[in-house]
Amino acid sequence: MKVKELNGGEGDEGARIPMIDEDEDSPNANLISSADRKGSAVKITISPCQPKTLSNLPKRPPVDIAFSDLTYTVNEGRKKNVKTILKSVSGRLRSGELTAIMGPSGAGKSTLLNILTGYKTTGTQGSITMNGHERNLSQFRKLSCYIMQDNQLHANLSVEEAMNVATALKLGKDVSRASRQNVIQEILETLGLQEHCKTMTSNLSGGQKKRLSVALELVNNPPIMFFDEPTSGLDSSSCFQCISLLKSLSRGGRTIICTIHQPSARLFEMFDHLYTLAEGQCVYQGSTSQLVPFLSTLNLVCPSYHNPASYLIEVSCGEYGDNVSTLVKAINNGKHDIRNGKPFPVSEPLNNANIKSKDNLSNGNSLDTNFLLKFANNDIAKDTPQTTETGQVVIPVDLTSPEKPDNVTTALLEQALPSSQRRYATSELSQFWIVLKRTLLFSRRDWTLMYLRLFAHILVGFLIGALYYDIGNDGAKVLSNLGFLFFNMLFLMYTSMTITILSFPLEMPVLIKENFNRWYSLRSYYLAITFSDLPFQAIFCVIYVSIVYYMTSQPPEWDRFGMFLGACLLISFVAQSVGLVVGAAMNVQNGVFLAPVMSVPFLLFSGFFVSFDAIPIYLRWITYLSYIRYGFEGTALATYGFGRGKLKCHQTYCHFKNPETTLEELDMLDASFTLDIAALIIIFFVLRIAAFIFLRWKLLSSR
Ligand SMILES: Nc1ncnc2c1ncn2[C@@H]1O[C@H](COP(=O)(O)OP(=O)(O)OP(=O)(O)O)[C@@H](O)[C@H]1O
Repeated sequence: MKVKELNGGEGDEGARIPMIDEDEDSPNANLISSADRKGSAVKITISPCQPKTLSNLPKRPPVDIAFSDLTYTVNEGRKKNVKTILKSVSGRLRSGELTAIMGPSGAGKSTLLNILTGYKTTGTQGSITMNGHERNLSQFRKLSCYIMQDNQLHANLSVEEAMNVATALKLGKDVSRASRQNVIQEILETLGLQEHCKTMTSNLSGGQKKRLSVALELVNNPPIMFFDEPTSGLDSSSCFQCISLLKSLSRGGRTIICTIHQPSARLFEMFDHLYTLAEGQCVYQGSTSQLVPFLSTLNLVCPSYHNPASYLIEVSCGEYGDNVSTLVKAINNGKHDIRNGKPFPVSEPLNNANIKSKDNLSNGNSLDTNFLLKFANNDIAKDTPQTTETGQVVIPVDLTSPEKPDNVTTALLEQALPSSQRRYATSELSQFWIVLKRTLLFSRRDWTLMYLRLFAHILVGFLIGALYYDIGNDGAKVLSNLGFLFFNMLFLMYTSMTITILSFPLEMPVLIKENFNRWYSLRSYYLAITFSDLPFQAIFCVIYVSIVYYMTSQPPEWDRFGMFLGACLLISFVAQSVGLVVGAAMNVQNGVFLAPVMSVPFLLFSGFFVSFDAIPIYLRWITYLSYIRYGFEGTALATYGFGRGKLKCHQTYCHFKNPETTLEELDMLDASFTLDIAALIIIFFVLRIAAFIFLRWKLLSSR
């Protein structure tokens, strides 16, 4: 069996951690073998080969997390009925261990993970500590990362490009370019992605995507890593690889926590620590090997050759009677740890800022101290379930076993953080620049966003040019020409709006993940996407307007062309902003339906169908909001205003031969082109600000 090992990158600790093999299909992937429980001991055999180190990663301290009496409630329905999802659970997650949060569907696994990560903060009561001190959420977020279920990767980037962006954003300018490259090389080699560094992320296999998600977060070496269902959607071999990778990471001193539905027996044995929930309460906390003996003390005998994980889930689901309350009592809702019989410290509520030492914490729910003492003195046989004087069941383990000393202080944590109190590793300007370059790269590679749009503008340009060919200077075809002006508005509005409604919501999951993991601020991201699409939209609009303006024989004067183009450009920018507002506020389905429907009043009140004077007074305010009106008026003024001479007339009588007559008919004699442009610019800024506010709200409400 060929197994690679690498140094965990934890500086002096020098923990050697196994590395997964590069090729998923390789037989070498089976680096860990042999499974059994009870009789034949489970052995994870790792033999060193090709040692590698993650020496270039920033040094981070190990972090233990403890939570106590954690309760999570939500208000449901119109009557705001309070629903309690987590019921005063406690637990402890240690550094250097791979912890699985397991439980039946709906037990509260994701909820617990979301609270531990800091993703959910409202509706939570209880205490969460880091190395024995009250958790400072801001500090915690700098030390942790959350890898969500559906990878959330940008499809249009190669592995190497994605890593470059992650290192640029997460390591910042303090780290030289060469060092950043070393970090990338190291991580890619370590996670077996070096061979695929030029592969687009969309072409990676499920397991490789999962590894890339880990690689991206590993660049700043967070000591705490949370994974939501890391094995979902993977085949058994990839599941194994994925859990092996997590185990490797934990062996480097990191605290690795993941939720998992129902692992196979082989996967189950790889976890160091199991935390099981049922009905929002803790039914087991301890090592995987002690689960079966623990259950047997409660007369829950796991049949031979039955997967203990499945058995525990079955018990939790009530398949063997109502045992949940018995289990919750035995484990004291997570206050007891089957591994060492140690009681958990009781901490102050979350909002209590007092920092206190673990040593001072009370043991209100402690296990019998005599029992622990006896056990420590080897008076009790190891691995034999015992009942304490207080009636609690404990399966003792060797307290003298090499367990990480609990001596890590917050001073160490502070040392590990960047000296400044900045939220992000890079300045907002750098974030803006990096995200802008990345977005421009996506746009260049996105067929729909780029080539289809370009093709549509050219095709429709020629079609309209052919349909309204040479009518611009014909006094007999002024009404058709006005139809052409209105159609321009319609076309530019829909093309810019729909593409944003369709593409922007797809970005949301990646934005949520990257923003939560402190890659960049929402402001930098928003500015970058605002600036990235404007040039493309402008180019498409210029191409379209040039074609139709020339083919339809509008006035051949540069200043009129400039005014016409200016109004068209602003219409497409405003419509794009409408798309952004809709995309930020709602999902694709609702947006695709609502945005065109909401545009109908603006089209009706544009001045093309009904002149201003004919609109009932109580409805006139809508015309002031109609950006189409300003665009239409702007192009009409550019075409017929500013003292344009009489048009050609090939018929006996042309009513609209004099352009002033046209403007009079449209109620535009007193209209001002400057005001139209100013109104469009104001609407543009208002919509952009509204889109930002919606986006912010969406990010917060998604938690
Ligand atoms: N915002 C909410 N409003 C109402 N109920 C909620 C809310 N969030 C979660 N719940 C409920 O809380 C319970 C736990 O949900 P959670 O997603 O944590 O379960 P889970 O153990 O992760 O389940 P699964 O394994 O199926 O994903 C479920 O019954 C769910 O319906």
